[in-house]
Amino acid sequence: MQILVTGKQMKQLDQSTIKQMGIPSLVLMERAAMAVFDCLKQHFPLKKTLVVCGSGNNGADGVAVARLLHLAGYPVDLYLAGNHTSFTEEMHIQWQAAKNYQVSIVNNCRFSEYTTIVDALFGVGLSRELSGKYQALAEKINASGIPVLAVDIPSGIHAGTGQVMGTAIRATETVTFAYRKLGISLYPGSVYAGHIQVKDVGIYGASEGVFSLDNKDVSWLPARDPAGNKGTFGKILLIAGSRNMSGAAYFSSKAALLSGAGMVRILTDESNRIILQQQFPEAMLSVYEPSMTPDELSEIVRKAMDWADVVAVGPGLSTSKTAENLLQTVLTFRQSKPIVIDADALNLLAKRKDLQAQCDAACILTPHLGEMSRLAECTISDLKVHPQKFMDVFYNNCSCTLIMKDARTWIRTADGSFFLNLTGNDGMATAGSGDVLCGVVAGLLGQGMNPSKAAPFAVWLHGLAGDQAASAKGARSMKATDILSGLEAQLQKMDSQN
Ligand SMILES: NC(=O)C1=CN([C@@H]2O[C@H](COP(=O)(O)OP(=O)(O)OC[C@H]3O[C@@H](n4cnc5c(N)ncnc54)[C@H](O)[C@@H]3O)[C@@H](O)[C@H]2O)[C@@H](O)CC1
Ligand SMILES: Nc1ncnc2c1ncn2[C@@H]1O[C@H](COP(=O)(O)OP(=O)(O)O)[C@@H](O)[C@H]1O
Ligand SMILES: [K+]
Repeated sequence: MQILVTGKQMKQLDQSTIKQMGIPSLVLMERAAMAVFDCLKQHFPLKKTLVVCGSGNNGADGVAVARLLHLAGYPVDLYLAGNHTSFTEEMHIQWQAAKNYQVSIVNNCRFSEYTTIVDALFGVGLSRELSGKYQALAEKINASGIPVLAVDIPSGIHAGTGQVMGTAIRATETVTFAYRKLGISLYPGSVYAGHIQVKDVGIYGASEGVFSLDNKDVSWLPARDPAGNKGTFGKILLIAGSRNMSGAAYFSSKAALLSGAGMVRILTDESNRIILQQQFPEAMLSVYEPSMTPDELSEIVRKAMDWADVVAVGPGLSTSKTAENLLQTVLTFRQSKPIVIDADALNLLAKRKDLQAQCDAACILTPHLGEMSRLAECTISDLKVHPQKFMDVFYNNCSCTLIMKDARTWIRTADGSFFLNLTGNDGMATAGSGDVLCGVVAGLLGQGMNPSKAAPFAVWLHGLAGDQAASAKGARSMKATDILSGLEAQLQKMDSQN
């Protein structure tokens, strides 16, 4: 697991390393510059490099990089875009050292001369939009087509939100220090950052921030009991599908089984019976007729719930009165069983504050931004700009585990921790992809994972499955079926690693 930090959090970590731990700022900076220098040597054409610097410590990193290049015999020009009057203490020292070593300093840059540009204009200290000469410079760099290495973060990207502050430099590669910044993890910042390397410069101890799973977290996958039987790996009830909507029931239930659940039962509209039995013979079926009375419907749901260890409700369910009765029965008779609430069940929940109040930490809600905006009664742009704030506010009404799906999916666990998922790709914006996620969450819960782990792990795994599908079929053409295949392949790989 890695921690993603905002600019403010990173500055506090810098300061505590310098002041409380007693590591001089210039030591950290030299390590930062050496990490950039290593990356330049490995990945960039160094026939002639231009290092563009601001007046702050990001600029000071850049000046140190120019010195290292120069001393190693690589042709380099240093261009100061900031003002001497606003130099930080470290920048004064770096600037003087560069002059002492006679690093070439230019007052104009003729971009055609350079094979690589180092962007050290602004780092986590960016406090306002780029304007004037900074904006013009960023635009020229972007127009030049020359490969760019960004120091810590591409200049112009907000380190906390990933938003472009007026204009931003587009990097080929970003070498970021100590912790990955949230701003280069979110869109559009992550696109501006290009390929990202996180380098240890001697700053440790982050405890606050947003968590993100990485390859080491494969160990979260519950071990299989060699003596287990289909009952021990979880009985999952999917209440899904409606007339003319059998696909969502298929994708979610298939994903639950592929994720390792022992048994899957689909509770759906009678009209889906034949197609689902043919498509997915491993699943058991319970059906209802739309003409049934609420009591008859409730009886069928309660019987199926008695059987299940985990219930998932919503994919393709519609928002009919029947669907509302199904959801109400689930939440009323859940007996503290874990419940995944997805898709149409979320739209129904948005209208029913009384049902929201019945949710607790064992309920996992999986809204995309449209569904979340209805649940939290805010706009999609509110959610994009202040995701954590609105997820926190929603928790006051509905104390659930929350998966807010987007190109970068946020997860808020019931203890208030946040996760941001970094796997997945735009090919996953395809019908049925969310249904697959719903099934993965349910399948993992059925194998005994608690919701605080199942939610972030399922999202991470689902993204990896999507990445596998994109490499097999291409992001443009991949479909939910390919994500199911990717899921099988990823789980096989994980089991072989564990
Ligand atoms: N010792 C340290 O504190 C370390 C700092 N490091 C580097 O230092 C960076 C942070 O340095 P700073 O805090 O000095 O901040 P920055 O160098 O990121 O930028 C701050 C400076 O830019 C000005 N500024 C901000 N937005 C502007 C805008 N839109 N237009 C014009 N001027 C603007 C500010 O007034 C300030 O002078 C990190 O990103 C990292 O690169 C690393 O070397 C690691 C160690
Ligand atoms: N650009 C993207 N990058 C990564 N993941 C994406 C992207 N677009 C969509 N996804 C993922 O695909 C899934 C889509 O879910 P959803 O919108 O519920 O689709 P559906 O209802 O069609 O199944 C979510 O898990 C979402 O995070
Ligand atoms: K930068």
